[in-house]
Amino acid sequence: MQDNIILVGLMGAGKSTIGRQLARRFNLEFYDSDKTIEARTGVPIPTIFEMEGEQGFRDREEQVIAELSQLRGVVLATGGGSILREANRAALTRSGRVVYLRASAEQLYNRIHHDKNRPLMQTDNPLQTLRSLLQAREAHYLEVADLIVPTGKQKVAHIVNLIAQKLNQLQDLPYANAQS
Ligand SMILES: Nc1ncnc2c1ncn2[C@@H]1O[C@H](COP(=O)(O)OP(=O)(O)O)[C@@H](O)[C@H]1O
Ligand SMILES: O=C(O)C1=C[C@@H](OP(=O)(O)O)[C@@H](O)[C@H](O)C1
Ligand SMILES: [Mg+2]
Repeated sequence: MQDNIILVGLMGAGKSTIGRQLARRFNLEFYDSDKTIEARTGVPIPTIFEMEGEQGFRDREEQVIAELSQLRGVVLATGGGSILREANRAALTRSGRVVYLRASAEQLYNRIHHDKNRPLMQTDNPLQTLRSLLQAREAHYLEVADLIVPTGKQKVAHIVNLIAQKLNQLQDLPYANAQS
């Protein structure tokens, strides 16, 4: 059964922002795996990285994604690294239509370089880090994607409209009544 909308893509692609709006558009509940992890631990993501390292964070992320993937009728914004684990890729593709929000490293850098809430960006050369992450992850994003949507230059409202339109074109989805 595939009635969820899952957003994947690198940091800054707009998963959290667009996911919230898509949920409103389709009258679905919105979940963000990072927000669920923060709510459960009671601390922000950077603190989890400090205290437990990236592996500790990834273990929590896998647990949360396994649970959220079981819900029905939701939009799920994932963390950018969630697709690194095979178990997450399998859970996400079973759970719903996966939308890859795609942008270049340069575009993402311009959006998020000032934001201190992404521990993986706290390097001497965040642009280079984004390039490396994109190179390492792109194949996984493409592997899980039902739909690929460029988000580097477009406005949020336009991206939301485009995703709604494309999802409505896919068969066997209960989205036909979405308001635009
Ligand atoms: N299409 C867009 N155009 C301009 N800014 C955007 C767009 N999408 C998201 N943003 C901004 O980029 C930043 C990262 O967005 P966010 O939704 O947190 O991305 P993600 O969850 O993929 O890391 C936020 O400041 C957000 O307002
Ligand atoms: O790309 C990554 O590995 C990460 C992306 C972040 O989420 P966003 O993609 O929503 O920024 C968050 O899960 C964590 O900082 C790790
Ligand atoms: Mg996010």
